[in-house]
Amino acid sequence: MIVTFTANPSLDRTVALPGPLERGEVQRAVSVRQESGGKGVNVSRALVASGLESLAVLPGADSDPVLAGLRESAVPFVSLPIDEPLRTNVALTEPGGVTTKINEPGPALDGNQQEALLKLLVESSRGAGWVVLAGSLPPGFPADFYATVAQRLRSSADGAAPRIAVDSSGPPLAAALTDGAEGMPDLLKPNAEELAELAAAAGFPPASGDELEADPTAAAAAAAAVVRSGVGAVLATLGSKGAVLVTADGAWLATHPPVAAVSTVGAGDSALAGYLLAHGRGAAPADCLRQAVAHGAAAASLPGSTVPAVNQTTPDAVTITALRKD
Ligand SMILES: Nc1ncnc2c1ncn2[C@@H]1O[C@H](COP(=O)(O)OP(=O)(O)O)[C@@H](O)[C@H]1O
Ligand SMILES: O=P(O)(O)OC[C@H]1O[C@](O)(COP(=O)(O)O)[C@@H](O)[C@@H]1O
Repeated sequence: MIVTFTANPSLDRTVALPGPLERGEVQRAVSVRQESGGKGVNVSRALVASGLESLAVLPGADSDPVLAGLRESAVPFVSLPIDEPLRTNVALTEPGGVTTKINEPGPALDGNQQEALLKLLVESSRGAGWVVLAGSLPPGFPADFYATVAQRLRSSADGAAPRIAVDSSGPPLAAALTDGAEGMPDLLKPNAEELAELAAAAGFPPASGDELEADPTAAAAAAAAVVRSGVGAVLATLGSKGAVLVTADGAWLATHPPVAAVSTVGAGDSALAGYLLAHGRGAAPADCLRQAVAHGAAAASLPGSTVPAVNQTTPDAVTITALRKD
């Protein structure tokens, strides 16, 4: 069972434009769609779509459209009731898949609500194989919240502690790398930009996200610097260039033939779900990476925040190359 934690869920509203985004102009939308979103929510949606067991943990009023959407798509969840509505994130997609996103900050949660959410997560995670801590933190949260959650999950586990995956950005991602092993993630899922930030903090020579995305060998070296700081594995997604996986034992690149991208919203979350799905089947690291990229490519070819089921993915089309990581 895979538990996901989304402190800052969103109603994802995707507006399809008839042509390129024109700043400062009035444009008419071709179509609009809405889905329950947020990184952990998307991972749960993708796992459930493939018949896996997943539980999403999130805040939200019972009547909130994000929770209604989860009920409608039969995604199991537990929620901490809050008074404020959850946020709406807007994605503008252009023909060809170029996606512009505007993410709201989300409702602030006070210290008591944060503690209640943490307790709910710890209780819901008993016996879980993985806990995925994903997305931004709403206003009011300390940046090191994910490290605190990891420590609590490990110290309160009855038997084997769950593995912990983190997919975030900015200060909460940087603070997920802790001094003590108790708070360290087993898996990190940065995109190229996030990898650049993480690697710089781990002492890797400065490189931009664009540079790392264009050069998978450099991305693997950057991810290796992060692994040396104590993270179990880094799955770094590189947009249309695929993804690299670096563990203590090796480094691999996976690429998928080009797809007609429609909306890249949820591609990273789907990639993480693909990795976890294959991991749960006992696949070798390179095959977990293969399924991650197959899921990511399928998600990019689907509209809005739609996540693929495994039977919509093409892992056999993915090419795996072993890389040096130093
Ligand atoms: N334009 C694209 N064409 C094909 N696959 C894509 C495209 N964009 C994303 N992907 C797939 O989705 C995965 C995650 O995308 P990425 O943009 O790196 O993550 P994030 O959504 O977290 O920023 C990639 O590893 C790749 O498999
Ligand atoms: O919490 P953040 O960083 O604002 O991100 C939330 C947004 O990211 C998403 O989870 C999509 O993420 P990816 O495109 O990285 O897979 C959306 O569903 C959501 O609107």
